[in-house]
Amino acid sequence: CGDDHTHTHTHVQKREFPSAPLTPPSRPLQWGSLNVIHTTDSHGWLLGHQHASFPEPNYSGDFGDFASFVAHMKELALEKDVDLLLIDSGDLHDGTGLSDGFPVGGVDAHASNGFFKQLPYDLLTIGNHELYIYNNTLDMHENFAPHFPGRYLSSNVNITINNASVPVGSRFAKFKTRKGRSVTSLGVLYDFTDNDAGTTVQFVADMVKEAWFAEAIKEKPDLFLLAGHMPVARDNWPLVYDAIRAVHPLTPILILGGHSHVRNCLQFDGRSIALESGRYMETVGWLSADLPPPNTAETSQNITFSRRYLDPNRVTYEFHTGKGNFSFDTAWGKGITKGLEDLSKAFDLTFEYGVAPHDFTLSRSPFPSNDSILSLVATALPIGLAVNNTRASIPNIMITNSGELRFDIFAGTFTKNDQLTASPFMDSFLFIPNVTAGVAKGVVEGLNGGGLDAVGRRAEDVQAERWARGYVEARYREWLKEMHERDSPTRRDVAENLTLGYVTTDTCPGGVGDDTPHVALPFFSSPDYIASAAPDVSDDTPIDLVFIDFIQSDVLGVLNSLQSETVYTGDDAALYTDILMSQVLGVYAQQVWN
Ligand SMILES: O=c1ccn([C@@H]2O[C@H](COP(=O)(O)O)[C@@H](O)[C@H]2O)c(=O)[nH]1
Repeated sequence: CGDDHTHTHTHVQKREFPSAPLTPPSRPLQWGSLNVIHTTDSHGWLLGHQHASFPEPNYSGDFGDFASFVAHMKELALEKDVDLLLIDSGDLHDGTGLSDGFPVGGVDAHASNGFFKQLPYDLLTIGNHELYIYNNTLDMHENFAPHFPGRYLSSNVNITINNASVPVGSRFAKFKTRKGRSVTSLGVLYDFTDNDAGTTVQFVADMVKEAWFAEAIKEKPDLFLLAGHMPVARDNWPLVYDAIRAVHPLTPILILGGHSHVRNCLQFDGRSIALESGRYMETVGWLSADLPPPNTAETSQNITFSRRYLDPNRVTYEFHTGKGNFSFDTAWGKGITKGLEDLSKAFDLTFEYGVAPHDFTLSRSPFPSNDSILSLVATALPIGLAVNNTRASIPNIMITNSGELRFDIFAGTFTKNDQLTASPFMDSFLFIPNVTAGVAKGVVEGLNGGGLDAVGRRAEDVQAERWARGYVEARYREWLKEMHERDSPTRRDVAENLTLGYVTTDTCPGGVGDDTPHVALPFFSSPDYIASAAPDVSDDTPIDLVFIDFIQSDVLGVLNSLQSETVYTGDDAALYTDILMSQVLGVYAQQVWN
């Protein structure tokens, strides 16, 4: 490389001269009189996506680069004399080593949230991943929300402290933009039911009937700006929209949604728009609106909106800010990058468990197959969970939900960070002893069952109940499948040298929403639950039924429907091992990939 020192190239060098050629955006952004930069479902992905296989380089910008982008965009907004707001729609927890690789005694995402605090967010809202563990919610209440006084919104989410139930952040916000526009904001979480004890989520239908809600929306602002960890389609935004429209038929409503990890945009009427900006810092959303100056009398004319889904990388950021590789960085952004790299070192995130022989993917390879991460996990569970386990010699079947697996594994070094991006949840393994093999073998089938499930509920009811508990993969996979089927026959053969990435369709105006053209990712469907290979024993042999605690109620339901000898309850399940789901792949790699 021409350097005179011995080193392996670090992330910083790679960022300055991207190791993979990146396609630039197709066209400049359309600015309005009010503009929004939107992030959602970032799940700790603040160091950017660092692997070389596509589509990863599309998303290689880190949070320091993002900070520099925001700084330059703010300068541009000043030059254009327009409003520019920065908004986040939640789910800062669970996803990478930066959020989940903390030492024993720490709190998930406490350190990575410190970098969010360095960005000038105008509005943020709470996600379901802030609520799975009480201490995480408490940390958001005590250490995060106060940093954004009045702007961290949890309109329908409370935490109980000393027997008093209080909003985690604030219920609503009223503020003025730099250009003097009056804004009323809410921060809404979808109807999530799997929140930890000591936290409460009020259903959206009930929230809109609250007296505080009526009072908050009573006065007419220049615009309603609603952030929410709630998908823009097929969810409850219409309840909020209708409640506002009943009082203010013409006031502009801008909605920034999240949760289903997709890129999407729709309009409820010509004076409203709802944008959702993907996941894992794979998308930065852009929304612009041509709003009249403050205090102008309302008309019924349609508002000109535009939206764009940006691939967060330095080529995108430089293109839209008119900067070059050497003029783009700000001292502030570089400081954030350095802080993230220091955190990665402190958490030992480059610790190597082994070398992955090839890529293992969630939806780009069939299940079962050699290249499927779900197949890998089905193999890894019996090996990983056998370590230091006195029950290992008893035949077993091990089951997990596929949602525990959150990301692909790429060929090459498999580090602590890779382990946590693939499988971030610190969920435990439980077991029920003496389940006969014949019954145990039917459990995964029952869990995945279509039509009527094993306890007689309709598939739609099962899906609705799982959705409420946070199961969102089905929606994201539907999106991938749809883009794959739509895109592949027509464009893949033409290809125009396009790289792999998201190919979005939505119903918002302004042409294609994706900022950078791509060819759609391959897609293969996979089951919601997976199991290790059944032991080679007769059906009446008693075996251990091992499963991840996150799916305990589902497993008990199916188990009780498959036999009538015992009515199993949570009391029949005991801890199988100290090894957590977030550790299994590392334990496996140490044994098999070394
Ligand atoms: O302990 C847990 C918590 C969550 N999951 C999975 O996560 C998704 C919800 O994640 P979103 O980012 O809100 O989409 C849920 O579907 C579960 O599959 C888990 O497995 N274990």
